[in-house]
Order: sequence, then C-alpha cells, then structure tokens
Amino acid sequence: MTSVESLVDALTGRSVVVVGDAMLDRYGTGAAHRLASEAPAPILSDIAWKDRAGGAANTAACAAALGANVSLVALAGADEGGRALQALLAKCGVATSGLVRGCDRRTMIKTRLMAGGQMIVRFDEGDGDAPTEDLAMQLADRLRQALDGAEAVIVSDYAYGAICPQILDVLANWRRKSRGRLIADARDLRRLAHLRPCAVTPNAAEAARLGGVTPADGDAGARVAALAGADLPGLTGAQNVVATLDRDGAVVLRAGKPPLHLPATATAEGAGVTGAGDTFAAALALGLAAGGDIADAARLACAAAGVAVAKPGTATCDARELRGVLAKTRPTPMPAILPSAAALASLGDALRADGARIVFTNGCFDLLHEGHLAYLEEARALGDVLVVGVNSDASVRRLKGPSRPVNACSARMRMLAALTFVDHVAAFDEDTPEALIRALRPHVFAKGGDYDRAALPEAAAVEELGGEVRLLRYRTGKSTTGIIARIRDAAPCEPVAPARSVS
Ligand SMILES: Nc1ncnc2c1ncn2[C@@H]1O[C@H](COP(=O)(O)OP(=O)(O)OP(=O)(O)O)[C@@H](O)[C@H]1O
Ligand SMILES: O=P(O)(O)OC[C@@H](O)[C@H]1O[C@@H](O)[C@@H](O)[C@@H](O)[C@@H]1O
Repeated sequence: MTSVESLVDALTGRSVVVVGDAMLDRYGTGAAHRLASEAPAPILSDIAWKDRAGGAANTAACAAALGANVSLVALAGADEGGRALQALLAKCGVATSGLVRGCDRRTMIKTRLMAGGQMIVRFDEGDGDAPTEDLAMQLADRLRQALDGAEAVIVSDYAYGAICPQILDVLANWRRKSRGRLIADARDLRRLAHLRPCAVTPNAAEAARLGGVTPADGDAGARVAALAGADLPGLTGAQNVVATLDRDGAVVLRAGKPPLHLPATATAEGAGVTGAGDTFAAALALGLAAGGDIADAARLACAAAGVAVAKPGTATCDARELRGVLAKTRPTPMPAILPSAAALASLGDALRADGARIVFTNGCFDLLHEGHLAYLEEARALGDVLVVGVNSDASVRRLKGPSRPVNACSARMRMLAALTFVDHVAAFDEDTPEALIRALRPHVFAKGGDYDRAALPEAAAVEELGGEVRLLRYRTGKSTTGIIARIRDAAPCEPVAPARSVS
C-alpha cells in the first residue's frame, strides 16, 4: 500500500468547514432529434431534471463523500432553490447550520440543458452580488461558530459575494489563533493572500492570469514550465500553490523548490467538465488535515478529481472509489538492483517527478563492514532515496590489484540491496561512476571521508548537473583491506583467490 493509499483511511472524521458561494446546479437532460424550423436550435424532448449541490456546496458534498465531518457556511434564499439545496446537503451529510437563507436573497441556480452528453445552453438566476450588511453579519456569526475545532477551512470563492469583508475578518482572526489549515479555491486569490493560505488551487487559466503568463497549450511539461516562471507563491501568499491542469493533473509550486508535476489518474472528456476543481480542493484539504504531505495530498486530490470528472455533471468521489483508483494506479516499484545506466535514468526521472531528493554514492564494497554501514546510513539521511554505484569485478581488479575482489559483483550488489537504508544499486565497469551520475543526476553525491574533493574526478559532473558533493566522516580502522590482512595473518598463508566473475 502506498503512502497515498494509507492516507485515505485518515480522511474519515476530519473536521472541515467550507465557506463560500453555494449554488444549485440544475440539469435538464433530454434527447435532441432535430433543429427547430425557426432557428438553428435543437429541440429537446423527454427532459429529465436533476439537482446537484454546486459551487461551495459541491466542495462540501465532496469533502463529506470522502468521510469528513463537514459544515458549510454560505448564503442561499428562503426560496424553492434554497430548500432544494438544503435538502441535497442534508442528504450528502453536510451540516447546514451555517447556511444563511435570506428572505431578501434569491438562491443562485445554474440550469443546464444537456443532450448527447453536451451542454446546449445554461441559464443563471439568483443573486450573486454582495450580501446586505445584515446577511453578512449573520454569515460571519455562523462562520465563527463553525470554526470551533476545525482542522481545515476551505474557502470556495466564486466571486458571488459570500467571501465578504466580514468573512475575511473572521478568517484572519482564526488564522491568528488556530493551527488549522486554510485552503483557498478562489476566482481572485490575491484577495486572500493576507491570510497566508496553506494551499491554493487555481486552475490553469486562473494561475496564468494571476501570474501574468500566457497559458501554454502544449504538453504537461510546457504548461508546468509556463506557470513555474511566475511567482505564484509570492502573489498568493500561499505556502503551496497547487495549480490544476485539467487533463494533465496538477503541479505543486513552492518558493525555492522545483515544480512537482502530478499526472492525472484518468482522462475523461467531459462536457465542459464542472466541479472537478471543487473535488480537488476538498480532497487536497482533507489530505493535508489528515497529516499528509503536499505531494501525497495533491496525488490524492488528482485521483479524487479524476473519479468525479468521469461522471456526468457536478459529481463527487467517495472513499471507496478513491481507494479503487489509487490501487489501480499504484506505481510499480523500481527493482533494488538496476541492470543499466538507462534504468538509472528512468529511476531518476521518476524520483524527481515525485519530488524526492536523490543521494548517490559508490564503492567496491567487497567485504561489507560497519564502516560501510555507518557511512551509507549517513548518506541515506541526506535525502529521500540512496542509490549506490558498485565497481564491477574488472573495475575492482584495476583499482585494487589481481587478488581482488573477493566477492563477485553480483554478490556485492545483493548484500548492499539487502540493507534497509540502501534503495537501489547499479554496477559500473569504468574506473569512475561518472556515467551513472550523468544518468541518475543526483541532488547529492556523498563519499566516505577518506577522500578529498580533488580525489573525486566525478565530483565535477555532479556539480555540473546541479548536485552537491558531501564528504562524510571516515570511520578509522574499518576497511576491507584490513579485514583481509587480518584473515591472512590469522590463517596459513593461502593466497586469496580472486572472485570468479559471475555473468
Ligand atoms: N479531462 C480530465 N481528465 C482527467 N482528469 C481531469 C480532467 N479534467 C480535470 N481533471 C482532474 O480534475 C482536476 C481539476 O480539474 P481542472 O483543472 O479542470 O479544475 P477546474 O477548471 O477548477 O475544474 P472545474 O471548473 O470543472 O471545477 C485536475 O487537476 C485533474 O486532476
Ligand atoms: O463561475 P460560474 O461559471 O458563474 O459558476 C461556477 C460554475 O461554472 C460551476 O463551477 C464548477 O466548478 C462547480 O462548482 C459547479 O457546481 C458550478 O456550477
């Protein structure tokens, strides 16, 4: 089970508040057989109507579907739409004590006529402007009550008036006093920058507009690069900017760190896909509230949104569906012993895509001893993954003389791969591991302290590729040569036969 899969269980019972612009999505789905005679408009028949929670109400429904205890703070009317929305939310398990239904406010309803999986027309009704002072004060009071004990707050701001100054004041006060996480999904994230959100989730167009960059329409790499060039963490005040890229998943942008692209887990050509961003924000907030790191929370959010986007109209993803898609998309782990530099290059690409910090070291490791163990353990602690280059038998012979190595390369690699703090090993036939380093492109190149920088010709390659060289403490009196000498001194003088190369 991956760390993301284990995170799903921790979503249950999280206490989340969603505050923002609730709306009712009303779908009329019918069949279109011909165009009208008076205008090029399709004639729909047999229309079936269905209401869905929309906007902030959809975000709340998504969080509840994933197992959270959710309270929605939003505006609606004391009208039919408000009644329908309240009933939908109650059915989804969302607490609606924070739903302020004003007599002088009409519920925002977005009606979409659909045919053949396509949206024919959408018409909007309801109030989307700033609330009256009285409604704003009521909303702020409901938010204050709801925030008590909240582990996360999701601001779902569609610029329809709910995120008014009174609400911003309550949020600012909460941010000063609470350790809860604030996640913002907003049409204009600059309005919330002073709240210093834990994470914000602009979609590609919102992120490009905010960053003043031209949205790239190329492959995922081009889209990531275009957004990585803008200072989105600075512009949004957010620790993590998780820009969603529709079919290309999402990218995590953090100050001083390389962008982390997380691919979409599914590809669904929806009809003007709606609500995927709500699902994404809800799942991301829950993943963070459950203690996941931003990479795992964003992976979880991509998976949840991929489930929702494959469904017609505004939709949610529940914990069971999420476990299913994560199990199906579990990455196949790379083997501990890698056959070639090409395999090492693939490993490096996969690790960097995961945001992992790669540490590389190399050696003969003929007779493994505690000096090796101590320095390898220290090297592993410098990053997330330790990859060890192992001199081939011919390379060892050139380096240490015809009586070495004692153990064949395959045996030496198996011993190293069995160590818990060694993640991958690969052999090299040259005198230096430069080819492996150029393939892997490690962030850190660690060597035991019996070397100085000048004695490491491969160090230049590491730094040329943007890595750093770290010389670790040498454990005196621990060496293979020493062990062999002691064995020789203790035993009748039998020459140590060189290892038989095992193909
Ligand atoms: N066509 C798709 N295929 C697979 N996943 C998708 C697709 N569209 C969206 N997603 C998933 O949903 C997430 C959010 O989608 P998107 O970037 O479109 O946000 P959005 O524009 O806010 O969505 P919406 O406006 O529908 O709420 C994406 O990060 C991705 O994980
Ligand atoms: O911004 P405008 O288009 O006026 O309103 C939001 C809509 O586009 C839709 O947005 C989606 O994310 C969903 O929240 C969905 O429920 C909502 O109807």
